Amino acid sequence: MIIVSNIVKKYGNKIALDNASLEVKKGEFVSLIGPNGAGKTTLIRILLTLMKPDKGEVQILGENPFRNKRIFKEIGYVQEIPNYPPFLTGRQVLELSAKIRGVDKSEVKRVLEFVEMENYANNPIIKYSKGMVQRIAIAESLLGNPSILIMDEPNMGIDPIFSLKTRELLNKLKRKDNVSILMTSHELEDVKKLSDRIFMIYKGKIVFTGTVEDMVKKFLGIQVIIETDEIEKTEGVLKGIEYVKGVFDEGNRLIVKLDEDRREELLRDLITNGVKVKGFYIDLNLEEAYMRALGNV
Ligand SMILES: Nc1ncnc2c1ncn2[C@@H]1O[C@H](COP(=O)(O)OP(=O)(O)OP(=O)(O)O)[C@@H](O)[C@H]1O
Repeated sequence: MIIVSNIVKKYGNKIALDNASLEVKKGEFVSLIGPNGAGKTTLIRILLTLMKPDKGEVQILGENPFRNKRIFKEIGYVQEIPNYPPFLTGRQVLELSAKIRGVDKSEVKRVLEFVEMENYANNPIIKYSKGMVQRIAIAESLLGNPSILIMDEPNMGIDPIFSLKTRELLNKLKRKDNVSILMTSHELEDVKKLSDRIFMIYKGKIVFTGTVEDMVKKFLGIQVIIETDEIEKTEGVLKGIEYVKGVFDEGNRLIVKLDEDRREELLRDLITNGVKVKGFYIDLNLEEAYMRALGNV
């Protein structure tokens, strides 16, 4: 749905994108992560044809967006901090946007329902919290039912409760399997819960591509969390297993480091040795993996 191939973009002498490539497949939720100044916004601006790359190509729905502007009917965009006229109501913002896009007015009702803002639609934007403004921005991006959504930091600066609401909404969007989503975010909790795949960008280069699990495995190795009421006994058993590389006691659970993915064997070994395992799952600590990844590049 989106293919970015070997994009180079410089601002004067400063290289913002250095041979960056990325792909979002049909129905996929892809997150683009990276520290401030890594090149995320530049890449999004290029996708939206707001600036031209110095080198490389972009394809959206099989078309070059710089040549075929019609494909923009199929793209919804959520900008980082939407700046709506404060005295317009949420409904008016959407009605205006629908008119500009040539989308039927009935769409306004549909998208307001989708983001659960019908009850606030007649209040002016100035009365909204940041989270509510963001929901209007998501509603706006959904006008006309686009098959591609590009979202720049949709959850930035929102308090935890509204942030949860936005995440619920993003999850609802993810379940629409005909929609392909590209999201930039610093909110790794969202990235972890939502992404089918992650692209990590650093100094304009894509330095990692893969699932959340791939990223954690690559930069942290395999860590398994074991929950049991028999911590001491379990530690004793783990000491005798040669492929266990480390055990961290966290009080009511153990974190076990393996140097390769031998989770099934580990569970079997624990049970054979009489350990009553209450919980057994992979530790997907994306924050730590991300920090490690930054240290490695
Ligand atoms: N208009 C501009 N003129 C000059 N340099 C720019 C311009 N826009 C961005 N840059 C530089 O290009 C690099 C990439 O910036 P970009 O905004 O794409 O990063 P980002 O990953 O989106 O950062 P953030 O997470 O802070 O939004 C940075 O070094 C930035 O300083």
